[in-house]
Amino acid sequence: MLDVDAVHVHHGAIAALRGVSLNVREGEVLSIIGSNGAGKSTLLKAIAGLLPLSGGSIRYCGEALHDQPPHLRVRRGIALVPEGRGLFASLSVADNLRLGAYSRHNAAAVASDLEQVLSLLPRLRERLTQSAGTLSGGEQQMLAIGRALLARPRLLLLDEPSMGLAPRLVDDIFASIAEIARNGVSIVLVEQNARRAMSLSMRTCVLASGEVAMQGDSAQLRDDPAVAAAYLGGL
Ligand SMILES: Nc1ncnc2c1ncn2[C@@H]1O[C@H](COP(=O)(O)OP(=O)(O)OP(=O)(O)O)[C@@H](O)[C@H]1O
Repeated sequence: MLDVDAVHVHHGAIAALRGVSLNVREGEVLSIIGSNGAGKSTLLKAIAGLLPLSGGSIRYCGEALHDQPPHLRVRRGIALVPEGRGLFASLSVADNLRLGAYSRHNAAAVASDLEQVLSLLPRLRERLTQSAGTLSGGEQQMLAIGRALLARPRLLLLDEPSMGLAPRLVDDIFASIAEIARNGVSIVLVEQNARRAMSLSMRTCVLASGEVAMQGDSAQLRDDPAVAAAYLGGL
């Protein structure tokens, strides 16, 4: 579904991605793990079209993406839930959700998807009129995911969804992600919580200093002593 081929991305003079190649298959969850500054967020932003490539290519469903602006990528089914969530704090939960569907014109389909999102993330239903800025961290993360789902993605890019959340909320978020994956949405999951991410995903890609250090079956990588020592706090 997604082919990232020898991608380079620079932030000014800093080479944040240096020849990264990976792919995401239809319906799978791919975890991206790696230390701070490895290039994980940069990779998601490049896929979403928020950062230009300085080399390589990204293909989605067989077509090159690199000339397409972010809003066209959203229309084609790619949705990003950014680190820090990017919510509109003074707008209500309902309005933030509606913004996720801004490019869609079939009101009945949007209403039915909204109902589905509220069933998946029931805490949001109780808080529809509350302003997003007054939600707890976990609820804000759920809102950010719900808003992305209203774009009806086929490929969901999640940047550190468990960041800053209490353990119980981390459980809730991971359960919601697993449910989204069961509904057939492909997911690229960037996570510091590598162990949890790897137990949810079939495959994992390890980034280090802007390059793919390892990639493969999540269960096998989890048992690899080098991965365990570097990213999982030992076995
Ligand atoms: N806007 C920017 N301007 C300059 N350098 C940047 C910018 N954004 C990222 N970088 C640099 O690019 C590299 C990759 O950053 P990136 O945020 O992609 O890493 P990451 O793996 O997501 O890290 P973290 O886990 O800390 O979020 C880092 O060296 C970072 O300092």
